[in-house]
Amino acid sequence: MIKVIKVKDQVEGGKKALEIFSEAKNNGVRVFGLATGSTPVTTYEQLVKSDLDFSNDISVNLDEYVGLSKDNPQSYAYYMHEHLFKHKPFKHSYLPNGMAKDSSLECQRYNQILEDNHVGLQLLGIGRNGHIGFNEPGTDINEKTHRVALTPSTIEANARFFEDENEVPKYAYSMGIGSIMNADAILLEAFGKKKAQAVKAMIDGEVTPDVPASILQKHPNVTVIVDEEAGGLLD
Ligand SMILES: N[C@@H]1[C@@H](O)[C@H](O)[C@@H](COP(=O)(O)O)O[C@@H]1O
Repeated sequence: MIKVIKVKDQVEGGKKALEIFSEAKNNGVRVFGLATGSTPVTTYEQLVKSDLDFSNDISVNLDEYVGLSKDNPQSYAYYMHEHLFKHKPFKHSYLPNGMAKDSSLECQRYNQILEDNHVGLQLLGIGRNGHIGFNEPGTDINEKTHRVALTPSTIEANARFFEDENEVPKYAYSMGIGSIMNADAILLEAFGKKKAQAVKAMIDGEVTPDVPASILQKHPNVTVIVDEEAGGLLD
């Protein structure tokens, strides 16, 4: 079941998300699945300003670029440190290791982490083509952590964070849709006009691997926060 919360803009969205994080903590959630990109920035701002204490909690991130180390400013590890962890440290924060030598061992390691740390609340953004994490259209819905070849549209969308499109990594490690669906609760945020089609397809479209986020219709506890633009095509 997908519950939709419409907000005015991304700042209001961050405030709503803070309420959901607070409630989860009050309900005993101790493992938080976290996401990167421009979407959750206001959520992390709100978490940082809040009095929530994560120092006894665990975070597990969705994905990381292959080939970027954690001190590369474009890596998701760096992003998480800057936006959240340096202000609000967790007891342990896990991300896939973009520099791992053996990708299948890295996926196994991450799957074990997810087994040992069952995610209570998973935060998600959504790609313009409906991807979640880096699960591009066509991904097997049962997949666990895997190494993904990014689609040209995702590479292009992410190029804005890099000086040159050629520097955008072509591969990433990502929790699979199966791993994401394992979370007890999911909070997906989408802001801006560019997300409107994907949001419509996720909520009102058929459940299909062509729109990976549409599988969330089958999850028992999903909340979607949209601003006026991203929710603009919803009934
Ligand atoms: N792997 C990330 C996703 O986790 C994110 O949801 C998506 C949208 O990014 P943004 O929030 O910047 O629009 O981009 C990337 O592909």
